[in-house]
Amino acid sequence: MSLREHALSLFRSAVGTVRPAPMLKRAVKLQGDACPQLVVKGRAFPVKRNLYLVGFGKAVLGMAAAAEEILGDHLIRGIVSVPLGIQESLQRAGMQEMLLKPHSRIQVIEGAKNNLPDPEALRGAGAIQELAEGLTADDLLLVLISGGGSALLPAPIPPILLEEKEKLTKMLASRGAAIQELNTVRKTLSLLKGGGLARLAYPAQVVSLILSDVIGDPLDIIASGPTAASSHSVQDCLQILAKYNLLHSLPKSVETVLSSSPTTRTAPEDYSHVCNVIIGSNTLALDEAKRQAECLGYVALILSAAVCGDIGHVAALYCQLIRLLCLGFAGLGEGPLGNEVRGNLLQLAAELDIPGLNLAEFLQALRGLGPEKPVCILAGGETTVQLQGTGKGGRNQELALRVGLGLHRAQGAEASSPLGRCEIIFLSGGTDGQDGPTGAAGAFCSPQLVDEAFQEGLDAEAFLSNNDSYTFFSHFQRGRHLLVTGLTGTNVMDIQAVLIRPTDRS
Ligand SMILES: Nc1ncnc2c1ncn2[C@@H]1O[C@H](COP(=O)(O)OP(=O)(O)OP(=O)(O)O)[C@@H](O)[C@H]1O
Ligand SMILES: O=C(O)[C@H](O)CO
Repeated sequence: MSLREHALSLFRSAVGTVRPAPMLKRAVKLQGDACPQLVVKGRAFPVKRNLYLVGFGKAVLGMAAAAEEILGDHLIRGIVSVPLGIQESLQRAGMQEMLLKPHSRIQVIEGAKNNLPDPEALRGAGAIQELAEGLTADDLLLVLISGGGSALLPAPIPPILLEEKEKLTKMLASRGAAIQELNTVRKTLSLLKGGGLARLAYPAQVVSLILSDVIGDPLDIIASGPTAASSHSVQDCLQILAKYNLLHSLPKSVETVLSSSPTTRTAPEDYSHVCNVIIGSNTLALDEAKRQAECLGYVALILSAAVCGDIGHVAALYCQLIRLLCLGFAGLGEGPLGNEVRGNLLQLAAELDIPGLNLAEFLQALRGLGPEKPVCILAGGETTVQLQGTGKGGRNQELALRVGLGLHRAQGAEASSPLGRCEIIFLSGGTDGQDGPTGAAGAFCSPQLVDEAFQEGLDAEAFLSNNDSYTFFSHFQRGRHLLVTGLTGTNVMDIQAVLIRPTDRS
């Protein structure tokens, strides 16, 4: 098998492990005939045809289908709010297992076109609110949550109108607010976010199964934490609005809501009726890819599940890491060049400030690698692209193109570069199967990419400066380096893999 085939198989196994059905089946079990219990990650909840289900997010339809199969007749009724057109596109993609059966007890409401709240999503949120409010202490509410849940569960606090809230979140997003900031504001202005759904469902028991699409898996930020105690106050919201210069242009209704909320943190509310469980995350996907890489004979290491920050810096980090690995294979890792590259890496990591990354420790682990086995480095997260051009692309394809260009430059700059003595593949892909507004999930690159493209008359640098990575990869070798998976029905951000082996062993 080629390195490319290996990389593809690692990506597929990573995504496979966070697909709705296997994920649900791992997390939830119905046990016992006489006294049935729902067992969720070791905690048991008695059930007696008293189960209700609600869900919101891009991956929730498949989760609901898997949940209904597990729960059987114990499920009384459910409502899920999912993206517009998802049933048709899953149908077209032949992913029947992600669709509900014809006589399902779960009602599907599609809305939030282009990931923006709309009247249909508002209707879905209203129906979910009504279901939650009607529950009693004998009921159990299963809540399915995934990325995209914020837009699919809009419930602005009156008198705020949906359009006003949408305009505010759009403005925050366009001014560069991070998801943590965006969702802190959303929570403050919503009836259901920031723990609101869990409060309304009381006294019913609430069990939330969460697929994380946020770095660090923060319960109160993923889909704006409708079943998690919020760690933010109105004061935090005001600070964010001030930071993005929006305090003085707020609609009257938003001012009314903000001024009538307590500005200091109130006494923590009781969430003892709630059990929040992360059932899928980038970490889980990376762990599976690592297992698979080891089966394929690699020494596999996970760099981080929280790679974030400017895409140019992240690309530079991968290029330096690849240089260091090649120097190691050439027995030059401890020389002056090795020290220089390690210094560059530490500098880049300090600038990127990746949460929880101890790069010094990681570099120490690399030092212990022998030259006998091929190496696989895995990482995940979500980079940031500042769009400047008008081309078509996505974070992952752009990252692959940038890494390809960086490796090409490094090779050109060094006489007898150690890069030339290794076979190298870099892959970056979105686990949802769609990278930006393109038909691909991501792309592969190697140090030869730029030269080979040049022979076909394609100038990689020119495509990059127009953010046109998809057009580049579509033309280059007729799209052979594109990662095309189709929609996967799940989403735990992006995954990167670096695979390296010395050329003489290939
Ligand atoms: N031409 C382009 N080149 C590079 N990146 C792009 C381009 N156009 C859009 N993007 C990036 O694609 C991302 C939006 O794509 P997408 O809809 O996949 O969002 P997402 O953040 O991945 O959502 P989700 O969390 O649902 O996967 C943004 O990060 C945006 O900067
Ligand atoms: O829905 C949202 O808020 C984002 O996808 C983060 O979870």
